[in-house]
Amino acid sequence: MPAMTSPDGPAHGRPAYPSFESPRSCPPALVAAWDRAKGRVRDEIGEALHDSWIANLEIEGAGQGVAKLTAPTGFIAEWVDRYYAESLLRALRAELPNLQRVDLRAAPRGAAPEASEAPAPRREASRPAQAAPAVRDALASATAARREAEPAPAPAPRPAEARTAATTDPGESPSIPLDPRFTFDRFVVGKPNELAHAAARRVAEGGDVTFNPLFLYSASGLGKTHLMHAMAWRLAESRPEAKVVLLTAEQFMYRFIQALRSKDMIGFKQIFRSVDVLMIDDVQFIAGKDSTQEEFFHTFNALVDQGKQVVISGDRNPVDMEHLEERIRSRLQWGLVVDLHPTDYELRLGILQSKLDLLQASHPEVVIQPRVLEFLAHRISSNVRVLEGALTRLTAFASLVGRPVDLDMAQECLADILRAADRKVTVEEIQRKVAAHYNVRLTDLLSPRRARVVARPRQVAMWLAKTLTSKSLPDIGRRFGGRDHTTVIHACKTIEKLKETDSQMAEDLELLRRMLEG
Ligand SMILES: Nc1ncnc2c1ncn2[C@@H]1O[C@H](COP(=O)(O)OP(=O)(O)OP(=O)(O)O)[C@@H](O)[C@H]1O
Repeated sequence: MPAMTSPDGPAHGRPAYPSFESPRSCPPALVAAWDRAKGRVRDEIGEALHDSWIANLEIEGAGQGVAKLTAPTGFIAEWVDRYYAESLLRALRAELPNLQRVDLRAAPRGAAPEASEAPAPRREASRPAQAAPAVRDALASATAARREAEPAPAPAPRPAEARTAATTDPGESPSIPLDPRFTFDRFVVGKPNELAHAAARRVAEGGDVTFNPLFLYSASGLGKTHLMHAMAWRLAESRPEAKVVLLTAEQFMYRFIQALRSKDMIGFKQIFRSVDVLMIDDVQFIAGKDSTQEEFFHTFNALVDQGKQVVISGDRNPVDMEHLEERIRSRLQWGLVVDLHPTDYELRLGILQSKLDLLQASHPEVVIQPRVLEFLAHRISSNVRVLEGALTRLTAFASLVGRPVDLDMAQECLADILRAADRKVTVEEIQRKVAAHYNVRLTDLLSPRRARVVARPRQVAMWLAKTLTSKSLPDIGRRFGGRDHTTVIHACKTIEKLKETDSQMAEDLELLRRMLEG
């Protein structure tokens, strides 16, 4: 098991970062450094593995050459220690140059962040964390078996590696690499997504342009990007001569800015206006970005006028994209607008089964009892990405322990994911917590009062509602004493700015977020 220790031996002098005791007082600068370190680990190991193992680790403090991290469960602490210790140390040392060691422990079970934190027994990096009983037993026998049979199991596919494998046009094209996992074959169809799937297939099979543009929308993690990639893969077969460009709206914007900087707008227009199929993912990103919107509008019109296919995805119906220019909004509705509905139980179970079958093709040792899949399909209903993350973790666990994963093990192993899935933050809860935190009355928070002592907490609460719930801006406005959505936008912008410039505000927001998310 890798010990999280610097190869350079102990450093001398004071650490170049603040030390502190509890997560509550974790300075925003350290939290930001930790976020950047996690970003580095994500680049190294890929998004899926990062989301399964690293994303939920929290930094508690740093000082004396040691960074203290907590994992939501003992199993995660054990796994991270075994497989990602060196990556973590490397990534953190880029932020904290004097760092010698990472100290990882399991967070105390069931401890809410706002409760006073009695420090849990700290583990040495080289000793296993305290796992819950079913997991601990399984790990104990696995550890014994592993002594005889290193190397360790291969946990899950690494999308970051896979992604480099294929691209529609690696030359001049601005297209992003296509993800080999995102094909029609691997897209499970059920009632909630059958229309979107059928429309995507129709466009990708070639032939006459029927829906132009095709606009796909849904909440996060329901398969829009998967469908866009699947279309690009299929178009490469059905119309190999066609120039297909798929990129995110953010990448479109960066290309546009680059072209402006290098004074090469002609080159930019030539590239984007000569494509046969243009696919833009996450179009909501350019809403409110005036010149990018403008350029997007012209590109869009030029292509549609030439009879070229345009496919766009977004997080909501174009009608509801408040910051998108009116003329763009209405043009986006000219073709077919189709949404992917939230998944139902059958679809979730189908997706889990299909992903597990795929994994078992390369890892036949992975056995997960069918009841476990049913349990997951029941409990995790919001986002397929979260469901996949749970399965990735379970398959890693199954391949480590070498025996079928049953319900007990699954529940312990996924305790944090299940807790988060159960937890739905409400606007009312946010209002109550914010009022208590700033010591103002709830009725004042919802009243027309504009005095700063009330107005600022109100803005904080609006920002939290926008960040932590899926409520629309008008809905949030209504819940704050019938305010207009422009007031909510103004509040969010103000708090975003303060978050960058006012460390007390950044700390308040972080604390409130932790309290609310549990
Ligand atoms: N019907 C499905 N069949 C198989 N996999 C699916 C399905 N729906 C979603 N997924 C998987 O869920 C994960 C998230 O999907 P995807 O990235 O396409 O979501 P999205 O709607 O684009 O999310 P976001 O809005 O956050 O970008 C992907 O790994 C994808 O393969």
